[in-house]
Amino acid sequence: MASSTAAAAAVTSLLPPPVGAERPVPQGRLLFRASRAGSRPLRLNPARHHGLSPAPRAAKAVEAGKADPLNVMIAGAPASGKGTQCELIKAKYGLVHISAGDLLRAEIATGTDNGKQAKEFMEKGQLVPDEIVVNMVKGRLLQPDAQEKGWLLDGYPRSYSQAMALETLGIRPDIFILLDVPDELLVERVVGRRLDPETGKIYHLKYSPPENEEIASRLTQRFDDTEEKVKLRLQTHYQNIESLVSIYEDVIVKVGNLSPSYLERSALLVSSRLICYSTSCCLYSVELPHHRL
Ligand SMILES: Nc1ncnc2c1ncn2[C@@H]1O[C@H](COP(=O)(O)OP(=O)(O)O)[C@@H](O)[C@H]1O
Repeated sequence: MASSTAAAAAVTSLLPPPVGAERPVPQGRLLFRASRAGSRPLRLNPARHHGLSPAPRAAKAVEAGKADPLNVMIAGAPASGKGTQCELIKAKYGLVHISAGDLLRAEIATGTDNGKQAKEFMEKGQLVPDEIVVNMVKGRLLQPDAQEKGWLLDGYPRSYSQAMALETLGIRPDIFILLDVPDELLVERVVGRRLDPETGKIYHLKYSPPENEEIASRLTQRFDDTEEKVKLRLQTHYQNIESLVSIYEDVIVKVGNLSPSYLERSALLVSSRLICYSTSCCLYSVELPHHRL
């Protein structure tokens, strides 16, 4: 991407006007309707969000000139595209990517007591208890690299109590991105998802198949990526997400219906704005703090 302005111009010229959001203005400058004081909290109702989703409400502009590094939280159901979004956001902003699921899988891989306990819950599609997760994530967030560069927290918090554990330390995101994808797409994505353990690249047997037989033969599947388990994980997700939405109402941006074809170019971060795409070609942009630009 030659420059962020050029990227924005290219992007806006490719897409139809966003539905439910203000039209882009020339030179890639995009406007986003910020939340109003007293507006109702965003309610997540998966049944109503097929295709066109309403413009996200919150996405408060954070005051310019703030000295602290950028802090972003990203949430969404299994296979909603968090990993892909994280790669793009991380690459642009140099944030430290902290994935609660990856931290847990690392504990499992090294065979710690925490890992052994965590696996029992993960196999059932349930949340791992706070005693294990909260300190693990807090500890990682407070490490110098995350404090200096800013962090991108993926898959945490997933419950009211986990969010409050950070609130009590004064740890808040500048933006809380919530990806919202219909369940039937999620199940298909999870069941076909494969990992190349050598490169870390994620494939999908149908949407993003491996390039050759050699790669295909070494692909692995996550132990919890079965249809039965993903349904349980989805239930857990919906049970918990509402409470998070209310806590982060002032900084939340909801992105609907990301499809595989859009994932490659989603979450372009242009100028002072974070831009996400949905299958309906809606384009949402959120004003970011200026300090990390
Ligand atoms: N913040 C968290 N609190 C409790 N359990 C978690 C948390 N994050 C991840 N887990 C556990 O790890 C599993 C895998 O999480 P993750 O890798 O983020 O994948 P997904 O978002 O696809 O479920 C979850 O199903 C859950 O059991």
